[in-house]
Amino acid sequence: MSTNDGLLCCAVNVEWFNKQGVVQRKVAHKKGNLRLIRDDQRNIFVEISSEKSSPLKLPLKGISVHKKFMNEGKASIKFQPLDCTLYLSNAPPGQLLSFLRTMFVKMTGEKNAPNANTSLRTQLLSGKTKQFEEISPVTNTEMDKARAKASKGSDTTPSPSAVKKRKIERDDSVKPPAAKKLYSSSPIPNEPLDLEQQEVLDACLSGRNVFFTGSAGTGKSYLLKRIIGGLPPDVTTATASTGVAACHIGGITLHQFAGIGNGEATLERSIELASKPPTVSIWRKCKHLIIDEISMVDGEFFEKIEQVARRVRRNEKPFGGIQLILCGDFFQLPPVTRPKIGEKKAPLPRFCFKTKAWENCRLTTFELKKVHRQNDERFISILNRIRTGRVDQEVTDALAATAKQKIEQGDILATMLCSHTKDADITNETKLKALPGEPQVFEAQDAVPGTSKQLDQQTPVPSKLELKIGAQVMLLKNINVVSGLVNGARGVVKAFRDGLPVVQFRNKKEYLARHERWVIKTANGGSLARKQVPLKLAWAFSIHKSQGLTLDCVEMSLNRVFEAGQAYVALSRAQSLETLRVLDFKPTQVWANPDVLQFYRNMEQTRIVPLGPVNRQNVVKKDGKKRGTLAKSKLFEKPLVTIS
Ligand SMILES: Nc1ncnc2c1ncn2[C@@H]1O[C@H](COP(=O)(O)OP(=O)(O)OP(=O)(O)O)[C@@H](O)[C@H]1O
Ligand SMILES: [Mg+2]
Repeated sequence: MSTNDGLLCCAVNVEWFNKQGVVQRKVAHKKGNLRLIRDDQRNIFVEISSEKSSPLKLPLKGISVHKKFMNEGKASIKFQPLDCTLYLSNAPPGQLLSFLRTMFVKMTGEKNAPNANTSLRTQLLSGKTKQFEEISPVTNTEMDKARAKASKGSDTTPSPSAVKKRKIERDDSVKPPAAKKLYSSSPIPNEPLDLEQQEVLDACLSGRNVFFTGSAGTGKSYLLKRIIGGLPPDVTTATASTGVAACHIGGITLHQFAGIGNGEATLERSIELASKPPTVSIWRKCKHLIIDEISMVDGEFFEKIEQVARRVRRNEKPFGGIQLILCGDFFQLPPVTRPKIGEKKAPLPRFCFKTKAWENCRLTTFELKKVHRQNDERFISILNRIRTGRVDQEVTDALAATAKQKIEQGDILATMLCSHTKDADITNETKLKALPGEPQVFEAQDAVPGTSKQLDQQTPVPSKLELKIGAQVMLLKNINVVSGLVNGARGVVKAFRDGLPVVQFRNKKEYLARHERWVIKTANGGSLARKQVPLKLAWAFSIHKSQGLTLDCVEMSLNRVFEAGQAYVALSRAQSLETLRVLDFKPTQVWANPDVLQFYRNMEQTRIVPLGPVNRQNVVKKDGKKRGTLAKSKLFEKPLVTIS
């Protein structure tokens, strides 16, 4: 935990009520600073200050915290003895979580502090001038103590009076220390970032335009969630090129955000479309635009939205002055192109990095090197060679040797990755049909009628799921990370209990799949929800749908791959050579796009360097030019095999 966890900057409102519940006094700061401090009696206060007013200190005693919308940057703290409530909004969700956690941890510790029971009145009457100091960072011991207390609080069966009280409160209000949500299952990952990831996060939070890349499994999407958690939600838009990738980071597709249809209209028409409400206000409000899986964004579309942004925002800076945070690996899947009206063949994809708009954005570029998905250095090295199309004898031998290996455990089969979506669908249908009995059908419950198509595209869960005993399935949500019930874990349906499927996973854990909820954002700031059992058939997937996934046991035939990077995406889903089976491997199935190779070569040579304070990892070369983290990569040491 960093020393800044007791600080928070966000919109602040404080309201004092009279006995009738009518607001008596109000304080509002659009940009308020909150600080956790303690006095010489060891009482904890939250101090609220802004540029314009003198600081206000509220003692953290007799409080209840409402944190249901913490992930949207909102929370409130009710100070019962003072009849006042502090409302926080537009807070970077990650910082808000850390702030509240620090507050709870420190308050948990204070229960036993020597002066904790001295009444406020006694202290006020003591006549001494108070000394305040900033709260110290949370120690591991304090954290463990608070965590233990929080989990104890929620595991025990509540007494009838507690249940009654809970009913009265009815919302998500909590009193410390029952703050389990703050220590577990947050959608914002809280494992420590590695140094490279931290450097990217710092650059993003300092307001630069950033592009960060890295091979599969270097934690790009993981880091992106942290970046999103560090930015004020009201002015941040998280997008991705595909619906599934957008859902993964809790965002919307870039097309939805842009509001210019499929992007094929002329520039003038696109500007017209984007100038209509509510799109226009969305464009004007946005200060930070995040795009994941940037490799699949079509260059023409990227260029168009850059121009639209300038015109709609009436600001001639690149992207109308919006901070851009782009993430992806151009060695993975390229943009999907469709034939234009009247033409048979789809045009060749044009990558964003080839556009003038990309150049104008003056992106600070980073390449993450540490792979988190795989541990085996040999496999990582093989994958890195495949990424750049370098298939030497060692790579061929290693992959060919997997063809006959048994990777299945028990009844759980490997998932077959197919180059064509149709093949994957047919495989799943045929295998399900071949199982005895009638299928059990699970229909998704969509909150808003008529949104099923959009939810199909943007969530990983199907609207209609047919299952039988013996069906191979994949889990689509993190249910319990410690027990291995994570997104991407695969299992087999063993039974149906109370009308719900019981799934056994590779680690032998059994799980009764109850309905879960997926929420996607809509372009105008609303949301759509779907409830469904968190499973999908997993005998086979298309390689395109597997982008971004980690698979524990995977099989593939790469005979019919048709895109540069397709074989790399498929192979890099595996966690190890031991859990991978490649049928009929041939070196010709692997190639890198020459434009991409050139782009990464240039990137090596002309790294764009941060402008602000020198980062830890920056080094100054002999020629006086600074470089980012990645001094010299080994990517291009050997001759490259490219087949275009
Ligand atoms: N700092 C970290 N600490 C622990 N685990 C991490 C860290 N960074 C990433 N991971 C884990 O590594 C795995 C791969 O991460 P992620 O999916 O974000 O990679 P990626 O670069 O987006 O890959 P792809 O290019 O295939 O989409 C995930 O299981 C993630 O939880
Ligand atoms: Mg990813």
